Amino acid sequence: MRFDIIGGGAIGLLYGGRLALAGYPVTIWTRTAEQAERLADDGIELVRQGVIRVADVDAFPLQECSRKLPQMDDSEQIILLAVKQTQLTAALLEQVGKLADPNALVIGLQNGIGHVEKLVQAVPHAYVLTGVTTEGALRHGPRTVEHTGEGMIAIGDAFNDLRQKSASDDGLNERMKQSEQEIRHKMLLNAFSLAGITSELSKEMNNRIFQKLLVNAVINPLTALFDVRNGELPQHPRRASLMRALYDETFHVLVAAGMTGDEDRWQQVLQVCERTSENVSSMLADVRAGRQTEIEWINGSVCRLAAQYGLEAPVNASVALLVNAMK
Ligand SMILES: NC(=O)C1=CN([C@@H]2O[C@H](COP(=O)(O)OP(=O)(O)OC[C@H]3O[C@@H](n4cnc5c(N)ncnc54)[C@H](OP(=O)(O)O)[C@@H]3O)[C@@H](O)[C@H]2O)C=CC1
Ligand SMILES: CC(C)(CO)C(=O)C(=O)O
Repeated sequence: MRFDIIGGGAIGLLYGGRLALAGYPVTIWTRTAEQAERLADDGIELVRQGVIRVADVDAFPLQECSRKLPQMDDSEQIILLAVKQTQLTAALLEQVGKLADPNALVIGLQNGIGHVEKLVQAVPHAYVLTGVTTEGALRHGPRTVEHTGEGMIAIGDAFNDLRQKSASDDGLNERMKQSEQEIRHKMLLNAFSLAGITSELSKEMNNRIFQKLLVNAVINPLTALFDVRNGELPQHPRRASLMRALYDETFHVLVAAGMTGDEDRWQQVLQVCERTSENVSSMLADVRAGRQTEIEWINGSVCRLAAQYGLEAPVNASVALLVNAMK
């Protein structure tokens, strides 16, 4: 099993570094040639509670993916797509299509909603899964990533309905035998386990995506607006009230859209703040770096779902306007 990781950002370096330390061949596909050179020369520097480990990886700029395919062998290719929703352009998706071997497993790790449909269209020859990760990661430089919050990854197939509707689907996903898929999934979980990454297979990925969307819809815009780390957000009483208002509205919309489960989701949002207390949320990291945020795919998606189900979402609409106005 070998891993091609697209995007040498916080999540890409975190997973790439941990898998490489476990002995798996890892290639990081970057946006810039400079970062690829740095990673290939010096490896990924993984920081966790002050302990530094260095992982050797291959690295190339993604534009060179058709020229520099890693040597073909018969090991399973796993592609982890670790770029932001904002970076999932037609050009990038075309490169993912070129990089993917027939039958590769391609896993989208994006927060929010929107990447699923694009990936299914872009790599019809591969088998697309979705991953929902609750790890906290912060990139400090071209090769350094800090693991700021222990989490897990749920992996599964969120695309059954889409694949059935997709005219371009050549039937590969349908043809793959159930048992074949199960073996590959188990191998993948085993690789994660050897790398110390907690993972599970889920048969209800749409629900997982909604549950993660709820967490991100509350934490990401408010940490970005108030410029605070995740752990600081609920400590301020008026900001905690705002969290609750955003939570209540989002919860209502997502339940209407099909989110299920009896867990106390408000407590889960608070637990994520606590568990990733030192994390700069990915949206705050974008705002600080002057980059476009994923607000349209997070709170924007909640607004679109609300409209679809005949509901109002004024709090989501307001935070989306405010975060958009920060750039
Ligand atoms: N950070 C976190 O703690 C968490 C993040 N997530 C989600 O994971 C996803 C990734 O987030 P995160 O790692 O934080 O984001 P980052 O911004 O840290 O990383 C994205 C990376 O993608 C690279 N990239 C952009 N365009 C291309 C391209 N055309 N080709 C190759 N690489 C490209 C960027 O390169 P460059 O830097 O050169 O622009 C950057 O290194 C997001 O959807 C996020 O919401 C989920 C859970 C937690
Ligand atoms: C879970 C959380 C909020 C961790 O920071 C995250 O997913 C993000 O930053 O995007």
